[in-house]
Amino acid sequence: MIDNTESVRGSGGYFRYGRTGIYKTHLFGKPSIIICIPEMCRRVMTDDQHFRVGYSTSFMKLLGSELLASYSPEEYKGVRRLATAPIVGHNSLAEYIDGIEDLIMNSLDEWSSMNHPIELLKEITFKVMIGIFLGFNNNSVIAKVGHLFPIMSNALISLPVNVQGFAFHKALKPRRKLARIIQSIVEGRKKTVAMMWSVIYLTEHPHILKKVKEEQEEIIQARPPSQKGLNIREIKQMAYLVKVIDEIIRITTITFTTFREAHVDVNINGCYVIPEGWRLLSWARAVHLDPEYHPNPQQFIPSRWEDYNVKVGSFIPFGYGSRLCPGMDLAKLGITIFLHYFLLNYK
Ligand code: HEM
Repeated sequence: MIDNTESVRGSGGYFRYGRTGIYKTHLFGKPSIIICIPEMCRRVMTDDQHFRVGYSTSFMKLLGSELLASYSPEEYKGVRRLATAPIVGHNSLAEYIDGIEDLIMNSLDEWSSMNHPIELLKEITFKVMIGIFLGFNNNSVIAKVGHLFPIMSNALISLPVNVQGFAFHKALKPRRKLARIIQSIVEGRKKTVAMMWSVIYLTEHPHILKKVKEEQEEIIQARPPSQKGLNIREIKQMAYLVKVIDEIIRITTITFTTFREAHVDVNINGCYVIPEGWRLLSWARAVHLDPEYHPNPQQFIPSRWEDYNVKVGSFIPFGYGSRLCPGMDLAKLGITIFLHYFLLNYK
């Protein structure tokens, strides 16, 4: 049945503007299916009995296959609960507001005093992750492992060649040092990208920027004079900013796809048989930019999120099912705090 699908090369023009369907391709050295149908994306991301995570070999080896693939779905639930406890739930996150706030305010302060272009934002995310997992103000840890981070990032997208001189080989040692937090740090970089896009989209849409600023100013004005800094109650009041962030995340879709692999032949909806060993890519970017699910998908319209009934599986920036991004709320919290201070105090 798979033979009836269209073959495509790469992920360029076809998917950029959204197109419902499924497509056969050959990506990352394996026969793969690109899925641009919400119901099917949802099925693939929730059916842990038939599909397992299917990242590239370098990715699996460097992140530790034990983290990703070798547990049964049931065992993995427990492991994941333990590993992600520090970043899941409002109570846990409320504890980090002060730490994240300090980091963001200090960084913004420092950057504003520089008179040359800077690589905005990159290091904030790294410091936030180190702060959460190893303690805030932990400058000695940052000094010890900071330089290892670019080595790991490059290696994740390299060929898995364990020979001197190759990116993969260089990353094997750092991997041991960073093992516990590496995936979160790598994932956390996406938050940085989202922050950068927020600044760009808001600058390009002054009427939306004005509305966000007004909301933030109202929150500050209602605050008792004795209160210093943001608290979780205020963050929950930022109804318009939440919509702006969702819209930025939809339109940019930083994680453009998720990776699964069929470990037996699987029949989907009685229509397609996915052969064992094939990769399945739930192509979030195509779904998010498909006019069938998001009218005028290329336009930045935060107000679409007012009473917006999105079809199941058609808004999947953080994945779906048992592998749903555990950093989702933390990422949104970081972007919120950053935008709050950036928009109120800087140009
Ligand atoms: C805008 C920012 C982010 C985006 C768009 C994003 C997106 C995603 C997506 C789509 C997945 C699912 C992958 C899959 O189903 O295979 C995922 C998994 C994951 N994310 Fe994020 N993420 C972000 C930020 C973060 C942050 C800040 C952290 C850490 C604190 C984090 C930690 C993780 C981890 C550990 C996983 C693996 C979960 C598992 O396999 O069970 N992410 N992320």
